Amino acid sequence: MMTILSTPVITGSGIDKHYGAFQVLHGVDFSANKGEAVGIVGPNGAGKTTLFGVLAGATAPSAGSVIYQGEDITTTNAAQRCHAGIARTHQVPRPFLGMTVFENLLTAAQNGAGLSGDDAEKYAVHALQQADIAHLANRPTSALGLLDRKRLELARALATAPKVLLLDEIGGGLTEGELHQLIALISELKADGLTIIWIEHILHALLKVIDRLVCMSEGRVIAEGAPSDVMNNPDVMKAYLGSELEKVL
Ligand SMILES: Nc1ncnc2c1ncn2[C@@H]1O[C@H](COP(=O)(O)OP(=O)(O)OP(=O)(O)O)[C@@H](O)[C@H]1O
Repeated sequence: MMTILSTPVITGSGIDKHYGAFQVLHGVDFSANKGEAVGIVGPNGAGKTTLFGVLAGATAPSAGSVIYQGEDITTTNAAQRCHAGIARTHQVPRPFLGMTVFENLLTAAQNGAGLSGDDAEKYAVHALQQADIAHLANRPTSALGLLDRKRLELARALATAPKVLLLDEIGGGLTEGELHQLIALISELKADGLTIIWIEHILHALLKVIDRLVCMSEGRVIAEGAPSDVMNNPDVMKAYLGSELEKVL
């Protein structure tokens, strides 16, 4: 029987973001429930990554609040949020190129989760296994191909022992076969109970994992709900008019 999961683990309410006179987010309300996988789509420049920045603490909102596990964390920074269990991956993977794969994960466990000694090592080893890159542990990061860099980016987030995982276009640039492997990894993380929020332009990948879909356009949430309802929403189709994604909606 399917369990109904309805406890919000993270909520952004009334989020505005201005860069000078340019308003990028307009009163965005967003939340993800414990154990839920939420997809975020929207045309380029819709404000998706900016919303991630606000949730992860890298971007201060101009207005609004972020609540995590019942606590107002709006004024905390990215390091504090990572420590508390909010981890993110970036569109362009950002490993430390001078380190091996394992050293990258150890650094993530130490700096991100504030662990040391055996504990840090344990989390780093677990992340290696979760992201299926144990065989690459001693490989220099600079020698990795794109799929393995993406897996490492995922593993770096996992090494911080997150409760909420923010994935920013992690599927981009992969072949269909590679994408398939990545989807399997993310599905396993979801099955383990992790809350996943995933920005992705590759809709068919997203649909294999998510419970709920949110569509943003021009800094606003224009539709959310069951993926098929959102994809058939007239406002969503209008927002994508003429774009590549229009073909798959
Ligand atoms: N630091 C900044 N200063 C000024 N404008 C910014 C800044 N960061 C983002 N923007 C602008 O905010 C808007 C939203 O950008 P954002 O990256 O959040 O969109 P997105 O939906 O993630 O787009 P994409 O799908 O292309 O990644 C864009 O017009 C972008 O140029």
